[in-house]
Amino acid sequence: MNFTKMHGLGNDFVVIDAINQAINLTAAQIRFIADRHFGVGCDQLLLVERPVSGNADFKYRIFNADGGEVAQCGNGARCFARFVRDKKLSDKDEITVDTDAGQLVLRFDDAGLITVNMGVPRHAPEQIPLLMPKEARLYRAEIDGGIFEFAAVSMGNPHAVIRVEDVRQAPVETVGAQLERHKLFPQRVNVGFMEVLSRREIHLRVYERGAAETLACGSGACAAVVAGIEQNLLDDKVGVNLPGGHLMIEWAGRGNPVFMSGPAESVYEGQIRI
Ligand SMILES: N[C@@H](CCC[C@H](N)C(=O)O)C(=O)O
Repeated sequence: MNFTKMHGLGNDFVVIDAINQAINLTAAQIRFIADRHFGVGCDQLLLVERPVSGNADFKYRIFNADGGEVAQCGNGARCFARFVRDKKLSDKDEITVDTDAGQLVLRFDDAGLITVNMGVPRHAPEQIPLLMPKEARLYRAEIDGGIFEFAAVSMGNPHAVIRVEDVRQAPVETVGAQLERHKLFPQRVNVGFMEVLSRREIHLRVYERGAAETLACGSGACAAVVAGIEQNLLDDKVGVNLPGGHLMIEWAGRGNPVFMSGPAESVYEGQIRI
């Protein structure tokens, strides 16, 4: 099987052309490919397929390192766009792609960055899904005897966002791992730890569902900015500093889509027997 190793701000991917290759991977094979010691190593595996709807150019599917299929991946969307351009599967500047979270539109800009329309965020608990009786700006969960306040938003995938004073000291591996599997989240959750620097800039670390802490999470950056705007902490255009680099996120408020801009890099081409 031919693949391309890619990353968006260090959130790394094995990207596979499933149009020109017959691909039918089991969850165990995906875990093997994603394994950093016995396989290639990646946070997510991306499959590029033919579109399912008439107005789309492609479909792309996302699998976490634990083998589970999920609906949304912001950094993966930008890498998908770079992949179809580099592989000459498309020469369009604007690409429409079917995903399990709906259609995304991706645009290349003159500086080589890619902007993704990430869709309209959803806040209702049943849309996240979050087992709470009604929507609130902040919810509370008990973890290890402590109470943690978090915002919850769906970007097509579930996110909890916890505000912290200093992101370097945030309990990402402990609280992140426990909130990911907390009973409040029946489909588990991605957990962001956000330090607000100003109304236009945040630091963010994300413990990802199915992949643990990553160097960047695009949908997590969108969710954090949405949560910060909802709490009137942030303006509508925010720079997000992640361990692996920088994203720009824009959101004009409820009912509007979120726009994410950032880079996407190819690292190498490979072949693996599975
Ligand atoms: N790294 C991604 C998100 C990948 C999926 C996520 N772990 C989930 O389970 O929903 C991003 O850049 O958005």
